[in-house]
Amino acid sequence: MLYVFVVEKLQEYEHYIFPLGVAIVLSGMYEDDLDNAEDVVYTGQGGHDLTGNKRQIRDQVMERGNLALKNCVDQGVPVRVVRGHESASSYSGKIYTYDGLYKVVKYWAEKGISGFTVFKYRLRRLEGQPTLTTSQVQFTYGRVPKCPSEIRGLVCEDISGGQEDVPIPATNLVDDPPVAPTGFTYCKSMKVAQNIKLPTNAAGCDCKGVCWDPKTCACARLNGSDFPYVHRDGGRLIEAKHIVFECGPKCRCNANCVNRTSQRGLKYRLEVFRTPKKGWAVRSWDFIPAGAPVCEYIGVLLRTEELDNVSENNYIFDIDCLQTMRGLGGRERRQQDASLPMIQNMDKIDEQRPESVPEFCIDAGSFGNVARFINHSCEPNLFIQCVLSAHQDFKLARVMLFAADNIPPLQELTYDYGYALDSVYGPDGKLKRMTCYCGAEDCRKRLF
Ligand SMILES: C[S@@+](CC[C@H](N)C(=O)[O-])C[C@H]1O[C@@H](n2cnc3c(N)ncnc32)[C@H](O)[C@@H]1O
Repeated sequence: MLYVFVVEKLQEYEHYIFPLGVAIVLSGMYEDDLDNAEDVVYTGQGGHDLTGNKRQIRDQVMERGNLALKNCVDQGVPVRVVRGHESASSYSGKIYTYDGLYKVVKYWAEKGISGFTVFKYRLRRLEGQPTLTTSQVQFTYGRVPKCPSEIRGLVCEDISGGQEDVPIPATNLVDDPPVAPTGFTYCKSMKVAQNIKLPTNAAGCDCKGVCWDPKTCACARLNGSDFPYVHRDGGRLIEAKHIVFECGPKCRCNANCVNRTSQRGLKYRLEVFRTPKKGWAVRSWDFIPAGAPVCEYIGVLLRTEELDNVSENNYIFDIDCLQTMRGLGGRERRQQDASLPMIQNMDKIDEQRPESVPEFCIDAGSFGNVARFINHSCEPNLFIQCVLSAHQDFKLARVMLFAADNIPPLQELTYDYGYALDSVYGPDGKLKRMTCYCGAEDCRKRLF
């Protein structure tokens, strides 16, 4: 449905060509509509069967609402987008969300699914607006798919090919034709470069069953005589630390010990989905509570000096626990978050900080897990935590991603990549810049 602006006489509008579109309501009325939240292909009005079965029965004409949206394209006027969602609990059978201003980028005519001419309008959501609530509304009203055949835009049922306990579907409602993520091999555990010898495993603790007494557990003592996790929800990190020491292969406790929380693999239903501007991204169909482990950053463990084509590889993660602890914008903001209290001992960490670049990194370019698809945000909902669970060499720590806040279903999962601006150079020695499309209110506008 399209609302058309008809106030033609007001002086402030005298330079505009009328009619002009003001707002559209997306309610799934047209069989040719494509709604991917931030990016919409809207079908013009007219020519459809008024019985409500969404079928086109004649050609559309460039008049009224269609003309109004064309005038929006020609004159750069954005429109408001309201979405209707089916809801059995609402007396009207629908609820509506106001989803903000969208630019009407272009329009064209084409033969629709039923063979009649329809006008199409590509709308893109303007940046700098609050995060969309639409996907959460869909979840609340039971729109999270229950099986693969219900997933819109499914391009791969499980990118892990059965390796993870929980399948990871990939969806693509952006590309035409839709493509699946390619160019890498999924692996759920780290591959270690041949010239790296992992340190021997630490002696561990002597606790029987599960560790419970932080005064006697040798691993808890490494964490300042406390366990870093609470039992709730299968283990949640109490606070961000410079390193978390977990129980490992030589400890006598069993697999249910809370101090092995990050070692249990994926437990949330994650989806890799295509975005209009950031490539692939990751979201969860389940609610994730603050402090819960989401996934580990997996790839090939390499010496940093041996990396080829660093500036062309978007999937390198430097293992730099000290940097990870400091100065991430998102992390500083989270210090006010009661669920993740203040980071301690920052001075000690600064004293230890080596000046050189990190010795080791994880390259998820060719081999990697779901973490390689997680994008950067200047206002992230995940944070990086270095974890040691076998040996105790922090230069080779595991890189874990934990929830920084309670994360509602279908919200994109992001962390702060932590680049300093003007710190990345190309092979030609020239400074490289990358625009940030995270859409956060305080976005730094560049990744680096
Ligand atoms: C580790 S990959 C993340 C997954 C990636 N989007 C993909 O399609 O595979 C990092 C790359 O994603 C893109 N990216 C991540 N966050 C972004 C952001 N906030 N804005 C723009 N591009 C982003 C950049 O190309 C970056 O180099």
